[in-house]
Amino acid sequence: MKIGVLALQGAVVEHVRMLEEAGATAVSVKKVEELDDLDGLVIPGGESTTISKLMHKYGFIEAIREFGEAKKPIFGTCAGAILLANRINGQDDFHLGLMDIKVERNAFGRQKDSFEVEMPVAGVAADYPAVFIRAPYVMEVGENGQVLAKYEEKIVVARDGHYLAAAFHPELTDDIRLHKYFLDMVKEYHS
Ligand SMILES: NC(=O)CC[C@H](N)C(=O)O
Repeated sequence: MKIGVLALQGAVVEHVRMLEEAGATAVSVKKVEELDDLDGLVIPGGESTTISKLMHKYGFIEAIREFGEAKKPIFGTCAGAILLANRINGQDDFHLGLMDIKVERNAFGRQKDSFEVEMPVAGVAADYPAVFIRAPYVMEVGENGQVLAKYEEKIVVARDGHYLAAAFHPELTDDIRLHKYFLDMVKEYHS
């Protein structure tokens, strides 16, 4: 199982380390050609507008759309979830538009810009430590969407077939259970 972590900006090495701990071969991806032999992709947190600009500049928008349309699993965390979404509240456009979710950016208020909380994530853990940093949330999932976790009534982990989105930063803890869940998704779609 070979998983790439999009390495244009954000918490890349942490994802690589956790994917390896969870049992995969993980590489950072800086060029579109590097997507070719991957079974799955992680799009990390950072600043979605910055990552999007770099994705356009280096040809990743088209390349990742093809990757997703070939049913290869993609896991977007924080800004990565915004990049995957096909609807962004208050905006007419989207970035990749692959995952059927509507997201709102910077959704947890100023005083709560960053915080950590333990929460149940369905199919993953009863006590997952979630680190939120200027996090978005998922306002709606599409008809095939699954809600895996909510915090304060807001959806913070969602799945849509082979796409997984988390509003928080699973790479900033030592808990590899969400990365393991993603690897199971990759196995499921691997043929
Ligand atoms: N930690 C993050 O990835 C923050 C996301 C950022 N606020 C955005 O809108 O892109």
